[in-house]
Amino acid sequence: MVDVAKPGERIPIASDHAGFELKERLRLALAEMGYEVEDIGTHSTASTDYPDYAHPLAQEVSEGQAARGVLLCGTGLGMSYVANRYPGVRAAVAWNPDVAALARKHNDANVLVLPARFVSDEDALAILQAWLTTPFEGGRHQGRVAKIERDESEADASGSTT
Ligand SMILES: O=C(CO)[C@H](O)[C@H](O)[C@H](O)COP(=O)(O)O
Repeated sequence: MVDVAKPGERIPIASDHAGFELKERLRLALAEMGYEVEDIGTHSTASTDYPDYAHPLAQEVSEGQAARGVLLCGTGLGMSYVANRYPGVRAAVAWNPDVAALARKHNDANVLVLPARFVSDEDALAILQAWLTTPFEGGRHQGRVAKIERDESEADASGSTT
């Protein structure tokens, strides 16, 4: 379970070229909120490949060097595909604050992925705030989140999909 973010916490952030401008805004907003921001890149609007940025951020979260991280690309999809390959990473694409809050309450999302080409700056800030400040509800969601990490061999052995 990931606790809510506390000022002073180090939060890595990364984007491809499509998310660069919004990343810059969110990077400054996070710093103003008192977080220690680690900017993994990209550093311009020059065309880049999203996996080059998603892998290092997801690795940090997976290995526990950071409790959470923020990724941005055009749709949010490619970044989330990469991040969710890492053990312990639960990357959620959120396009409004309600989805971001539910990604925390129900899914304990530890990586927020923003679809930079489909959200306004104002909405992106509200999504970020919701994700940072909403706690995981636990309860019925605890066991469901635990099942995400189930070893594939366990599923094969039981023949069950539940
Ligand atoms: O899905 C994506 C990566 O996660 C993105 O939306 C990319 O940002 C997008 O594919 C980039 O497109 P471009 O035409 O190369 O700018």
